[in-house]
Amino acid sequence: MKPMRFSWKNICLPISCINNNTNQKTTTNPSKERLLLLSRQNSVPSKVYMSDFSNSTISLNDLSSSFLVNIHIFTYEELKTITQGFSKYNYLGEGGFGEVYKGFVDDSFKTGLKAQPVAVKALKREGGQGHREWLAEVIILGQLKHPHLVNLIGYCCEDDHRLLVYEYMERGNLEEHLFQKYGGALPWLTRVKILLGAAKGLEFLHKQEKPVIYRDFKPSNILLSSDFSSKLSDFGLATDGSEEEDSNFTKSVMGTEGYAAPEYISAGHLTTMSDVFSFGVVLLEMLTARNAVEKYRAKKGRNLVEWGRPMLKDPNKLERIIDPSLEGKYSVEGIRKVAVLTYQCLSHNPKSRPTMTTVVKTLQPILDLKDIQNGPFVYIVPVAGSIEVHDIKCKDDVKVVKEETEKEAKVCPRHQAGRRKRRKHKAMKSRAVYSDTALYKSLGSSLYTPAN
Ligand SMILES: Nc1ncnc2c1ncn2[C@@H]1O[C@H](COP(=O)(O)OP(=O)(O)OP(=O)(O)O)[C@@H](O)[C@H]1O
Repeated sequence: MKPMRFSWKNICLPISCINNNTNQKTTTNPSKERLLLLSRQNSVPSKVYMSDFSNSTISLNDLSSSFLVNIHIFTYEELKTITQGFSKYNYLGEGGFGEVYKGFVDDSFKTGLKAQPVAVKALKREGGQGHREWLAEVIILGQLKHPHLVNLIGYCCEDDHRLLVYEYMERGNLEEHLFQKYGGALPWLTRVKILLGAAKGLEFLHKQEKPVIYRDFKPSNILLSSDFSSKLSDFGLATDGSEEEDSNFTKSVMGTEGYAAPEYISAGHLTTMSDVFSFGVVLLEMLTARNAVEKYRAKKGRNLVEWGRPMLKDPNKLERIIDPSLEGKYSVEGIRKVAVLTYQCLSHNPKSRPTMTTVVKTLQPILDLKDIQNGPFVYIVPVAGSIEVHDIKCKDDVKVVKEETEKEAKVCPRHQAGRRKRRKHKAMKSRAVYSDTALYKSLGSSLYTPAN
């Protein structure tokens, strides 16, 4: 079934059309009435769900933002100033949503906004599905605050402009560190720390009164701070499930090839367990440093889950698939525990998968396992314009990475030149989002062999 397309205008009126005169609008559906009611209750922030906005002509601007927590509204001109006119020197990269630029705000910029670097994401002008993604980010990240979700600082909704302003994450995303190996291989404990943080973020989403399904869990959506703390970003496809009832929209299958759960691909069955499956895929990527889908490989090894899952059960085979760039510097017990967990997350049967709470409880103690081979190894810390080589003891790699990070931050807080170079190849990349169920169905039959 074709996904329903929204145009920007029928879901969010331009500011000039709104003028806060909500009384003049006629209400035709319960969601709209609920929104209008909320808009009149200025004082107490209320919870708002994605379904409140479906098929509604109500705009975010009607709501006087009372349900949003510490969210600043920016004008397009302000964002232009912050990013130095969306200068190419501030360009961080591009995803399916649009381009992302670094910017700076100082403390005189807006009342209540502290001086800080920010990341500004600008929605591509084509509209349609893009506006729904923008709205999902504002509604979800504007209400849910957690140490492992990227902080949404504000947004801009002016004429045709749709932008989002986030806290700036110094180390970019996990994909760059895991696959491009910029700065050397990520140490084992750093990988566990990153995935544990991301697991906590998902657990928090799943534990909401109406569980939020993230739907697009993958390394490029896990952002990293200077000390390798991880935060989930990119909530454009997230849903609280409440849209199911009123449109074809959620019946279309969306996500990224290689990460979506088999039952979602084949039957559109979307639950929190779909996120657990995607988490399993990323665990497998972390163990092997191989991409979920490697198109250049022979058909047999192309899909990581199909290739790697059977090996997770056998300790001898497991050893063969571990990322060689770890050079054996990991806890054998830790690897085995992660392998068992990964196997369970990738179960074909959603009911056999662990909850994210169990995942968190399993990963947490792995950080304390001390059976890591000692001895110095080379970790290359990226510094703008040059490469520095440091000897690090593997045992305490998380701590050491943090110390190195602090040192490094004094030299160059952002390695901006390096990041820009690194991201150039992504400039034209578009998000591998599939709204075409048929495509996923055909992939689905060949990608997954039924197992328990
Ligand atoms: N808050 C942020 N701080 C620093 N860099 C960021 C931030 N948000 C995004 N980026 C960077 O901007 C680039 C584009 O990110 P974006 O999230 O739009 O797409 P993506 O996740 O790479 O791709 P996709 O759209 O397929 O998920 C990435 O390199 C990402 O690391």
